[in-house]
Amino acid sequence: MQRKGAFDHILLETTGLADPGPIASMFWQNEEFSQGLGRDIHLDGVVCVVDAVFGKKQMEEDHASDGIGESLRQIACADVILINKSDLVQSAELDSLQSLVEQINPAASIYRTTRGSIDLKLMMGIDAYSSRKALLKDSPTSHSHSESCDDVDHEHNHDHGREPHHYEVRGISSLQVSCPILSPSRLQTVDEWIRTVLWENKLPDDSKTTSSKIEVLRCKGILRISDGETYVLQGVRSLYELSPVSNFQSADMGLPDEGKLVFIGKGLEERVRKSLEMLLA
Ligand SMILES: Nc1nc2c(ncn2[C@@H]2O[C@H](COP(=O)(O)OP(=O)(O)OP(=O)(O)O)[C@@H](O)[C@H]2O)c(=O)[nH]1
Repeated sequence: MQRKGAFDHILLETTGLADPGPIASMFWQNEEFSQGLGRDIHLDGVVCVVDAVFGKKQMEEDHASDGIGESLRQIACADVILINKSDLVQSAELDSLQSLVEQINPAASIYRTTRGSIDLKLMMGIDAYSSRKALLKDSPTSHSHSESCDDVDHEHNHDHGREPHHYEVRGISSLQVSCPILSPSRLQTVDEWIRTVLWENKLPDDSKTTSSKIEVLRCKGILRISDGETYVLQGVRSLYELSPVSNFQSADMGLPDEGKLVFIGKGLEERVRKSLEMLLA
């Protein structure tokens, strides 16, 4: 890094059993790091390769002591997911695997590949942790299709127009909520809600004895404020950032005018969605 221009990108390949969360948070928002190497490099995104042949079995058999296996953590934390070896399985099987992956992580871009072949611009230089790129897919019911690796440019989403859903796959669920335009003071309340959920693993109004623990692995979101500002939420585990984006033009980026929040993790039950919806109402 001391030699200017020495690297274009740094790609870290973790072991198959790694939980990417702690690694991502170290790169993203760590005080020591940001005063050292972090001045020159930033986290671009987390890519997860799912084996089309064995991926589903791996997810089904993945039992960790705390209930979330590493394969699920990897999918939950990813910004881009490649379903590889797609030449080796029938398309119905691929559809079912992709739908499982989408249920765990509705916010990631999913591509089907053969021998990992993909246009690199779809997985590098994606700036997934920058404020502008907290772009969320339209709905958890969207499907991304790419028939072959050569066809990734033809990826398209079908929004079936359903209301936000709550899914749960082996302890991990995702929660996606639309947000109306918020007043600046409501933004503060939302910030407090997020802080309590991420740092104290509970809802602000939870009583300690009755409620199950909430563990957020990844969160993203866009919030529109009545003074015209747009705020972006980015979070990995207990680290999060809610920051304003300047000159954010939703029309230019093909985004809807309303805001959206996505949380992926454990214990995100119906009561969590209700609590968030009440806060935003
Ligand atoms: N048909 C087909 N074979 C593939 C594809 N990708 C990898 N392979 C082959 O599958 C075999 C195992 O490779 P991988 O599954 O990538 O191995 P791995 O266990 O992930 O390797 P590590 O990175 O060392 O953990 C090798 O012979 C590859 O050439 C693919 O998309 N299609």
